[in-house]
Amino acid sequence: MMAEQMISVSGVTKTFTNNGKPTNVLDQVSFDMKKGEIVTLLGKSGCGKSTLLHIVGGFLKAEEGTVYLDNQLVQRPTKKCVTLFQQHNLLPWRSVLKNVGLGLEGENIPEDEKKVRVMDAIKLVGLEQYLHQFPHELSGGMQQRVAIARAFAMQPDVILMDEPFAALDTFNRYHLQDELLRIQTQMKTTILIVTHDIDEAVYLSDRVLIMSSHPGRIFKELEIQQTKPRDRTQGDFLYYRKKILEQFELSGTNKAPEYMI
Ligand SMILES: Nc1ncnc2c1ncn2[C@@H]1O[C@H](COP(=O)(O)OP(=O)(O)OP(=O)(O)O)[C@@H](O)[C@H]1O
Repeated sequence: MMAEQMISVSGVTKTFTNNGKPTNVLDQVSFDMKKGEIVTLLGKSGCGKSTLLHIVGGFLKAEEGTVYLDNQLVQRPTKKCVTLFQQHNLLPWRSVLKNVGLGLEGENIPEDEKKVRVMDAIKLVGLEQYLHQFPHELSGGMQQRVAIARAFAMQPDVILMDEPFAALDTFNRYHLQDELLRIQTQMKTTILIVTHDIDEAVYLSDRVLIMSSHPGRIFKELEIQQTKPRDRTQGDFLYYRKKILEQFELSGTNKAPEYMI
């Protein structure tokens, strides 16, 4: 494995048994991620994206194959790799400040440094006016920002995101995507994102890994060579969108389109 690789997934296979019937959800999935790269796993509902993310995060074991994080075999979740779930899991009885500090509790870091890290992360997501508010007093977008701040405050090597902006309206989603790119540029975090939003994949990723279903496999890799930030209305952006839509036979020129991804 090359030294600059942050994640290396090799030959991952996973089977679930439902009502005694085994289903091969992931079949021989392999990919690598370089340090500081943003990669998305894009695929239809049920193709195994979340399962793959949980295996990469060490929450779930594969029957076959390996995952290496910074040259170490992943066997359980570690603080080097933080997972941001769609349901952001904020603690309702804790303020913004205390929620963002959650991941640093029990860490062997001086209290002063913890405070600086937490405040820096809160400033990065623009919530410094809301330090003492509680989750129920915030909008969905603001709650998701708290979760993002909590992840970055831990300064992990890798952040795994499972459909991080799916529950937000378009305006909030676009806004948070920009914030994520801005923070990632600053922190150089390696980020793996699961999504079924083609626009999101093209906007955020250095590479898009397109998955097929039953069993889940990566059948196409697309490098997005445009510089960031990207213009969603510009020709190159639409070119990549079209390329992806064609992979799913959704470009409108196919005889048998599938409407759900
Ligand atoms: N714990 C489990 N036990 C049994 N089957 C499971 C389990 N987790 C997932 N599956 C099945 O594995 C398949 C892949 O699920 P997964 O959640 O990984 O898909 P996904 O691509 O993330 O879908 P979505 O975009 O809808 O979240 C599905 O058919 C699902 O029913």
